[in-house]
Amino acid sequence: MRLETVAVIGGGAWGTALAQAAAMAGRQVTLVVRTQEQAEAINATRINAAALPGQALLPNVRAVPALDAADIVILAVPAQSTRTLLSGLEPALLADRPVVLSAKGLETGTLARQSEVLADMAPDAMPFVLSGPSFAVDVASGRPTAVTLAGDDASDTSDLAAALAGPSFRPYAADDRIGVEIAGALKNVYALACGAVEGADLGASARAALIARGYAEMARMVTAMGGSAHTLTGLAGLGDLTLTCTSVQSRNYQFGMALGAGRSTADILASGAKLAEGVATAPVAAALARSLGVEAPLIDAVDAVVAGKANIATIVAGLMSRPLKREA
Ligand SMILES: NC(=O)C1=CN([C@@H]2O[C@H](COP(=O)(O)OP(=O)(O)OC[C@H]3O[C@@H](n4cnc5c(N)ncnc54)[C@H](O)[C@@H]3O)[C@@H](O)[C@H]2O)C=CC1
Ligand SMILES: O=C(CO)COP(=O)(O)O
Repeated sequence: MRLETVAVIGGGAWGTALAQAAAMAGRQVTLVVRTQEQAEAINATRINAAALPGQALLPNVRAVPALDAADIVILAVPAQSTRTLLSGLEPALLADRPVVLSAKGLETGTLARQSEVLADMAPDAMPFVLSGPSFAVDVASGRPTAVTLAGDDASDTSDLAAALAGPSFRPYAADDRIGVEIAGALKNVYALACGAVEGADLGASARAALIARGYAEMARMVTAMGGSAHTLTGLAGLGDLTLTCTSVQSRNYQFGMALGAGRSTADILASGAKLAEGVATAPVAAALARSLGVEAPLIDAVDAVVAGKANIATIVAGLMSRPLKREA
């Protein structure tokens, strides 16, 4: 497998950071943005000002307005945009090469994981999933970061991890795509909840309880979907849950803080909130849990708050009065 050139599609914070990481790894990188003007501005200034202001891009990153042939394709658009994006791409540019899915979310309507969307739209692509505790600004600026890279073939996954690894970016190869994708999607839902705990001033003890019970719920979901609960001990599970559920830097956490302070989803969105994938994923995860027969009171709680069907006080009272049970 040739792994020299990389195309990253999506000129937002994460696409720009992954382009920079691949460049640090020594690859020749194209960053596929939406317009010629955007590409020219990035190439002229060496900065993607709209996405990661202040971060100079390495010389081996070149912005382009359309996908051209590359050995590795990385998708870095929001989860709800992946299908539309794929529908506009030439199938030959995705066939028989690694396509790395980096969005963290479940698709509205279909309940699909990102690699299921890819299988629908580009069945000849080789799917890989990249997830883990990694803020774009940290990755782009060369702060130490470790992530999980899951793929179906152990040798191909190790080769791809090696091609993307740099001095400050360390992908660990794994084989449980389902576990990694569900972990990445659900941690955003729990981050909304943890942010709400902070916004409603419920205390650090409540937040820690939520993280632990969220982890247990996530394990039930992953197992029911056919993934391995063991995956959750790793970077994509515990790692990202810890990061996103405890950091005000997280956009999902910030959105949750606003919900906890009593604002409505519509109001937060109307005030120009940054992308918070958990908002779209919460109802999908709730529907998925119902369809699998998995008990998921925390996902249901977030879904209800995001939809404006319950306020935080009612939700907390409901969760605290559930029948007592054994922890395991
Ligand atoms: N920002 C971060 O620190 C991290 C983000 N992620 C994930 O990466 C995904 C993207 O997030 P960000 O880049 O941060 O969001 P963002 O809001 O900064 O950027 C999204 C980009 O996608 C582009 N886009 C949307 N639909 C498109 C389409 N159909 N065709 C082409 N471009 C399209 C937008 O123009 C925008 O440039 C999300 O799923 C997020 O959870 C994962 C790890 C870290
Ligand atoms: O996924 C992320 C870090 O691993 C980014 O989290 P937010 O999307 O909540 O900012």
